[in-house]
Amino acid sequence: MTDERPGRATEGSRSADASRGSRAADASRGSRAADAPRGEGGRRLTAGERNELRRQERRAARRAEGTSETRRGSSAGGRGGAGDGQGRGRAAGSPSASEPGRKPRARQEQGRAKAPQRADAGGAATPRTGKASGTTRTHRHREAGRITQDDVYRAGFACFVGRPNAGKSTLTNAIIGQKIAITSNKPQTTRHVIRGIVHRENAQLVLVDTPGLHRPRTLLGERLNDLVREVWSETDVIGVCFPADEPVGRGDRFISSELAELKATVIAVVTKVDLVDPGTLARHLLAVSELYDFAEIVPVSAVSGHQVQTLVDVLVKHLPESPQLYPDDVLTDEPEQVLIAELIRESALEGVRDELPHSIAVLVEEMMVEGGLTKIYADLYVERDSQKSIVIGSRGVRLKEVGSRARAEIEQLLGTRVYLDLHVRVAKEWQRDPRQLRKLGF
Ligand SMILES: Nc1nc2c(ncn2[C@@H]2O[C@H](COP(=O)(O)OP(=O)(O)OP(=O)(O)O)[C@@H](O)[C@H]2O)c(=O)[nH]1
Repeated sequence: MTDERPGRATEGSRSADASRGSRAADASRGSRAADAPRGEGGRRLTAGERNELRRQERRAARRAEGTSETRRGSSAGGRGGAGDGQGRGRAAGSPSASEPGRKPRARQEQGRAKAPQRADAGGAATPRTGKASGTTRTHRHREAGRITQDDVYRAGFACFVGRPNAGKSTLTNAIIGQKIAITSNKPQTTRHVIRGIVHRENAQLVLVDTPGLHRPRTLLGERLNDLVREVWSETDVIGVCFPADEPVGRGDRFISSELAELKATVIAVVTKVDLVDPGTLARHLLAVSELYDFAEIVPVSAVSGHQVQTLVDVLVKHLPESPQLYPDDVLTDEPEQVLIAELIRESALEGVRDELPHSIAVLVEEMMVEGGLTKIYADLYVERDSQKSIVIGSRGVRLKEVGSRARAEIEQLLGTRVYLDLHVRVAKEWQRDPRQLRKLGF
């Protein structure tokens, strides 16, 4: 199934054997900031003030309950957690992405996700979390390498920050156990804030992958940096990533200097340790420790898996006590169409150089399910005609390769056969044009 028109490559599915990947939750998107409680005069509360508010909420909830244990019981579909009779609906109460009957799917706004709120004061569960607030579970809590008896359930947000190419997205995927963030060896691959959820018996860790902080050259760059700083101010734990195979540099010092104002717990994550020998790693750890008063420093390798679970333990340890934030089966709240557009972009980034990676953007225009086949119509944007020719390649060969690779990944994600129709369009200087940026979801 190919379309020979220039600028268009259609990838018809030939294999129906892709293993069924977990479907992404299709919760409506928006920033957590939008939901955060406000202080006097509508001022957004600092992380410290929010933590204090949460503590007060929890105390109030416990008082309202009388005893924390009275509400413990098995909720429908839960893991023996506290039931509140409100069901364990999807985050933000939106329909499941895997629900049948979502066809045809109109283009979705590729904006930011609304994260679930924590419980309201007084113990009432918000519909978004679907969990009772103030409920406490007794379970074994792994802490600092030892198993302790603990009676708290921890849930909260952690984010990885760091300069471009530090390995943040690869680490996010390794922790979540599924590809939710695309990766490449090109700096500034990540353009969205992507949330992945780790479920543990005693905790729920919402990992937020952010774009790399960099010196902006375009309006897009400025917006991405703003996004990073917004996430920093809203998370409970910040993991600053330092690639072990590169010396600590000006960018790292700059990022570390910005952390002083934040109330979140800040830890250092030394990434890609598989690439260096023990001596280099030791020197690197020392250099990192001199940058900032990090709560902990964790060396990891997302590729070999070295210390990845230890890192999760450390992140969880610093989360606040809180009810569960997302239902058990949700791995990400990224809308399916955004994940698909990202997989296409990742495929298009392969083999391109110089400025071209930055100029590529992808928008899924339409998706429809026909029997066991998902039809996807997507536009791949570049900034100049010359870039269009490069992306399409001689006789459309390159674009077909982009489509084939992306289709295989999308089939993995959706668990259905996929028909992918890719169209290359020119949006002149879109990285500098507010209108085009809005259209492309930034
Ligand atoms: N050997 C090795 N390579 C890694 C590891 N983690 C990431 N990489 C590679 O480093 C490159 C950058 O990784 P990303 O995860 O895309 O980096 P990022 O920090 O998300 O980059 P931006 O999107 O630019 O912010 C990719 O080529 C990865 O394959 C690791 O633990 N070991």
